[in-house]
Amino acid sequence: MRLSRYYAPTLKESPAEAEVISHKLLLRAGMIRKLTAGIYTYLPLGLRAVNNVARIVREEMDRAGALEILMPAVQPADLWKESGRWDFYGRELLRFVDRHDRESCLGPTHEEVVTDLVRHEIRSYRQLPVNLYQVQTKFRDEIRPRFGLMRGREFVMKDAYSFDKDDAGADASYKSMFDAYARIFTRLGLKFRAVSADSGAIGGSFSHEFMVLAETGEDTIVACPACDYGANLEKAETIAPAPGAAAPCPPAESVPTPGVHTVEEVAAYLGVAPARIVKTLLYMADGTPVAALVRGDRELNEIKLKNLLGATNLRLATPEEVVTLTGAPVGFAGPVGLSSAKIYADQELACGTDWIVGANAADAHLRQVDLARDARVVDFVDLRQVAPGDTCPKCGAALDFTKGIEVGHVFKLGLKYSKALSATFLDEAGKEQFMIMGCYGIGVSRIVAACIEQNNDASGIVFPPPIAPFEAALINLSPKDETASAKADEIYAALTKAGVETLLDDRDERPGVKFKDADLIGLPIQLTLGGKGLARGIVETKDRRTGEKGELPLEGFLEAFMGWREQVR
Ligand SMILES: O=C(C[C@@H]1CCCCN1)Cn1cnc2cc(Cl)c(F)cc2c1=O
Ligand SMILES: [Mg+2]
Repeated sequence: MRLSRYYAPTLKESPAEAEVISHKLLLRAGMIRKLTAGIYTYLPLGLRAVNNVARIVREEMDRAGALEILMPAVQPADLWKESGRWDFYGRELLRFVDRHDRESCLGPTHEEVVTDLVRHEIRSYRQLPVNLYQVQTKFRDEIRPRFGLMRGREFVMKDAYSFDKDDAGADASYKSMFDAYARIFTRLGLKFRAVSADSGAIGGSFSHEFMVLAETGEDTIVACPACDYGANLEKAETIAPAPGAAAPCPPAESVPTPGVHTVEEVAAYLGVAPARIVKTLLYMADGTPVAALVRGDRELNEIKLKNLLGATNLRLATPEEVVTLTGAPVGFAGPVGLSSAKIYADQELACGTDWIVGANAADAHLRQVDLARDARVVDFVDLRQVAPGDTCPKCGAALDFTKGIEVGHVFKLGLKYSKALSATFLDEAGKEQFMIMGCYGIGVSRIVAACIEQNNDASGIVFPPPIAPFEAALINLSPKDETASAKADEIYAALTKAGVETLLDDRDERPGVKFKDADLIGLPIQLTLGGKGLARGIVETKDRRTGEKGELPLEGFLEAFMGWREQVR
């Protein structure tokens, strides 16, 4: 491709709205342009990168035996009403009525559509398992789209759905997809980690997220440096402390804490460590008051509480609700004598006594509290967020915390959609059974952004070769010189013929502009043909990742190049 006839409008500065590096560089390298909030046009360079990702995804999905289909973007509300999700999702689901006043939505995902397809087509166990996938544009009306392709409202997803006749089959499908994802992210040249994840509202029994490791990732993941354990912080489980010898504890007694609310303030006022204080957090779970207790120096993991309660909506109680529930202002809530809410405590509080808790009275706390003795705790369970210093539940090593960008998510869905939509088949005994489903997503467009988050430097993007829009930039420094241009065309033709996708910078621009653009766009290989080099019969080379420079002879160029290229790929 000749840059003089291409469309890659590079920018010197990144627009103010771009906050993360991938958003800045996608705009500056002329790869995307915003149409409206969270919605982008992929320019030629950007689309080539997206298509490179999609090609590798398709190859591995096909290799895993999945079959590619293409489902519609427009979906009838009826299917979402059958699955019960029409009323579950809020304004993130973009709804509209068509000319016949039929309620519809723009597909954010396709569980209903694919299950509807299969329930009409598959009737026998002999037709199972089947795994159908698509690469398609999704729409989710994010309230605050940001970070360019990382969190857009319209994005390209590969979504796959597996249907099995029994649980063993469903587990095999899950593993097949899990392994295919590991191959995909490896082939894409990304540093990634699969972590155990919360399945969220989609339901199902378990799931894993594939995270590209990058400091700007929105997710926090907990990873063990010594074994393969990894979990999204939302899901990471803690280990119950060994039950210490429960020292007998005198009866609880009230202690004045005038106007002292927070854990830090109470700890300082009473001259104790925050870890001696119990935090009592009041929530409304689908309208039912619940009190969650965690040690003062810990954070409650709301996902764990929500999953424990099986709640759909979980929110902190308002200050007014706290006063109603505890009879005290915010900051003095405690479990002793609290009858207006069910009480769950983190397992760390099961052992040990002599805790300090809010007294459910203004300006007072209780000390010498033995929770099992003094409070009606429904259960002591794993409720807290994993914290630095916690050890690996599998091998005991100290856990690392890193940030990740979710680029894939695989779910063992189970029967949720096949039951809701009566997707059944006749088993070997002729008995009607529900198909067991799995669903598997990859953020194809998000991967381009995540790749840039993980591969950039001060000069711009440093593309991993598998995703790079082109493999080589061929820079002709003397486009007005007949000889140089003829030589450049010759090299370009030879590279193209050898299958090396090359972007020839034949623009009538100063060398500095050409080098800056080449570094910004970040193709893995830079080849420069200039006056001096030409005279010496060489082409200058640069490995964009290492910055290492070299020379290749013009005589026998292609052979020399193919040898050198191997070290860059
Ligand atoms: O999409 C999934 C699960 C998997 C992910 C892999 C591919 C198949 N689906 C979860 N999810 C996320 N956001 C959503 C947003 C809206 Cl507005 C919605 F209506 C539904 C969903 C929704 O279901
Ligand atoms: Mg996910």
